[in-house]
Amino acid sequence: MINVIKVNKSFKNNPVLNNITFHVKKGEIFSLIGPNGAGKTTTLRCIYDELTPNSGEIKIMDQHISSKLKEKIAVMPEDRFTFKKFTGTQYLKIWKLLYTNFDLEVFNKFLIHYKFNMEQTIETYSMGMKTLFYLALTIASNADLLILDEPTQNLDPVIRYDILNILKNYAIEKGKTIILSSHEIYELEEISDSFAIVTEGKVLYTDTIDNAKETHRILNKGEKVEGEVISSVNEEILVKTTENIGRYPNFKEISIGYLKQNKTFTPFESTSKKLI
Ligand SMILES: Nc1ncnc2c1ncn2[C@@H]1O[C@H](COP(=O)(O)OP(=O)(O)OP(=O)(O)O)[C@@H](O)[C@H]1O
Repeated sequence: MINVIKVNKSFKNNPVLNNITFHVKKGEIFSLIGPNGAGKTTTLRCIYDELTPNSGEIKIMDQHISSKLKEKIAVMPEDRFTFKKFTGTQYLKIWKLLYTNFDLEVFNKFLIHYKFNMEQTIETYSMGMKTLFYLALTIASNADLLILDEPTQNLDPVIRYDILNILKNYAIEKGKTIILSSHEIYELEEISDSFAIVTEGKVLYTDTIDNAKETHRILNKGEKVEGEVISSVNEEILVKTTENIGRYPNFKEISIGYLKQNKTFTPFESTSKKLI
């Protein structure tokens, strides 16, 4: 569904994406995970053609992006709404025009359940309501591909749980594809099929969640290691191996293991290096 191949992107002379490569299959939920400033939003913006990569190739449904293709893609950008003075009703009107298969019945269910005030301007919605309203539009769009930048940001835990289930059903029942970025590694295991861990503009590791769990083990410090050591967190070591050692990790342990890679932030330790 999406092929991102060796994509590079710089802002002025500052390289932000460095040979980003991953593949998203049709009907799966694919998560981009990574620390602040890793390049997740920039990657998504390149995919939905808001930014042009300096080099590399992006294909969606085996095609380069075009106006025709964009009708099959619904995007929830990081900064949510462009026209802040528009009301909910005005946004709905635009989305119905943009997406010929817009499902008004689905949108109305969101409207009733979350009690959006459709006459209020978007800028006056609470942070969580903005995210929810945007999600209602994207899910009702019936688009073949949803691109969602931090879709659960600012949502309370109960609504977050509902939304994750709705997204899961959107992919499973309708056979649609979702790519999202998130910091919520605790909940990603529930809904994602595949993932890419991005740090400093590079893909550290991409895989299906099932295969990642199958090919890693957690060992206690001192145990004999057979395989590639990814990192050690507290008293445990994450190892890439299929040997019958240690125990299987959960997805949270894998992603934290890759993200930490022995880098710990210790602001109160004295250092001889003076930066400013
Ligand atoms: N328009 C721009 N001009 C200059 N630098 C930019 C621009 N957009 C993004 N960057 C830089 O690119 C890097 C990656 O930013 P990006 O928003 O993609 O990260 P992210 O992984 O989505 O982070 P977060 O999780 O904090 O949202 C950051 O260093 C950011 O400052």
